Amino acid sequence: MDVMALYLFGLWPLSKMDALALSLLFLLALLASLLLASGREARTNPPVRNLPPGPAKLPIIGNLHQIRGNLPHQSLWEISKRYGPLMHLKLGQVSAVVVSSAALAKDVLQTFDLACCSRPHNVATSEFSYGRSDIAFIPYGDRWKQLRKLCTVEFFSARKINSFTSVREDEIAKMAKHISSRISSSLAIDVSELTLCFSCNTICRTAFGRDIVGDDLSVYDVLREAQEVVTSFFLEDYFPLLGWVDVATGMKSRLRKSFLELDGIYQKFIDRHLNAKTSRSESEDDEDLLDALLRLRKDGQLTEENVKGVLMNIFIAGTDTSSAVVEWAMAELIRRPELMKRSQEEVRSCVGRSKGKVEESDLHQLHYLKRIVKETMRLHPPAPLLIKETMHPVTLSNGYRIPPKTTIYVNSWAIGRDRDAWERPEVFDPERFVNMASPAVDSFAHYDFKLIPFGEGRRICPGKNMGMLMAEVALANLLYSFDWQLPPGMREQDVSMEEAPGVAVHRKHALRLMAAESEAN
Ligand code: HEM
Repeated sequence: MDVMALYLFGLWPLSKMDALALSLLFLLALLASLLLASGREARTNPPVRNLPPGPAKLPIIGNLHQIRGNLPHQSLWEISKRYGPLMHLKLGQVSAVVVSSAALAKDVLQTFDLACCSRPHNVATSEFSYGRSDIAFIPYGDRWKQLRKLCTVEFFSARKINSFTSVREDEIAKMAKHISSRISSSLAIDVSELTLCFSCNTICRTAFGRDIVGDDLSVYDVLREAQEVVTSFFLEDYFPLLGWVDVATGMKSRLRKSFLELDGIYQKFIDRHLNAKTSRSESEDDEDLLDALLRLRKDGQLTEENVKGVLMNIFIAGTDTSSAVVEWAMAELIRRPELMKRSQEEVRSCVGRSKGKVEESDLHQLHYLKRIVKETMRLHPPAPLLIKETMHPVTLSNGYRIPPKTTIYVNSWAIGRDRDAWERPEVFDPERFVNMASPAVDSFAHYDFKLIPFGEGRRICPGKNMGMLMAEVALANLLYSFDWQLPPGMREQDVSMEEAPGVAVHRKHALRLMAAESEAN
């Protein structure tokens, strides 16, 4: 009906009869395309034996009608409660398998990682990644290996991460200054916006050599629109022959517009780099990521699309994820003042009152804070669905078969809330990690795939260490320097924990809190 409404709206200047006739034509074309698509599919995809179980499939649309709302991880979790931790769905013409247990996640991400580590095609991510010329959405293969290796050396290595400590410290200081200015004017602080601003500026300065403050167009608005578009419904994703409907409804032009806005931002960063005649760009030691990418483009190792595709990955995957962790952690702590107090006591006593700020070198002592970050990522993984595509047929350890070209959704959000994996999973309890054997406090690899906020295997997040560092140091400083309260008249139980759709899942309602300078300052 939505499609029809939009379509009719577009025909407004026509007479009623003309509009009706055209709409009928549109419906007939839609029906014909659907029948053609399902006929072609029946011929090319013979039934597969021993597929995982799943809900009954309707003709043509399969299970599409069961994915309700715009938070698919929640919708899939609800369905999996009835059909089990491994289920097969038919989403239009796409064959999909949903994994919602730690044991089966281990199959997909470790035992059969090589067969399961490609990515499915998707209309929006394909556009945003310059036709899959990036690291995150490119299918598995030599080009992915080359890009990932390059970026690991140029940006994600421990040496590179350490070389940008001063940038992170500077951005933390700016954040603290902003909070102090709000305190003096007795205004509530938008913690959601503040943390996004911190991570956006930090990532842009480390990757592209400058922050985004002072740019003429609102980068946050562009980012927000891109987030919305990327999680919107494109019919072509489920019925490849129906791309024309996305054109007719205006979805494709919205996507193009959003892509061009993002492209404008990357182009500006590139132009500034090419124009800047600083000595920085001449020494490889001081290069930021963009310097390195441009050098490799000049050498012919990368194309322009590769450069921009990687910029997109860093800009979108890097800025939004760590800020989501800090935002959710603060929301959980404000609802549990005793946990907030304990964490503040830890950070203030370990760092000492005279120092005035938490440095990255202090983090290794902050065991309780690290548990809070892990517990936050258990309940609120910023990227709740790991999306893969099989390259070869796979028989999982429970005997079920997954054919090639199947989309796999590993639901890390559901695994974090699984009663078989966690005691009282609905309770935010950082202490649960004290009793879980983990040789390294920082490692996620020792929780038997029960905690996989960064994924695992070949496609594990390459920004894991950088993301953790940014989240921990930002949270530690917020807790060290300030005391936090809810705005007057608001109670702990009033703090909504609803999620908003996006590449990274943020809070639906911005977190607004009152701050006071702590005595540590
Ligand atoms: C708390 C912060 C972060 C979280 C929770 C997170 C989570 C994830 C997840 C779940 C994936 C998919 C893994 C899979 O498919 O198995 C991923 C991939 C990726 N992430 Fe992150 N991420 C974070 C920070 C970052 C940062 C800071 C960057 C870059 C600056 C980054 C860049 C990427 C890239 C490029 C990929 C694609 C990897 C590939 O397909 O080979 N991430 N991330």
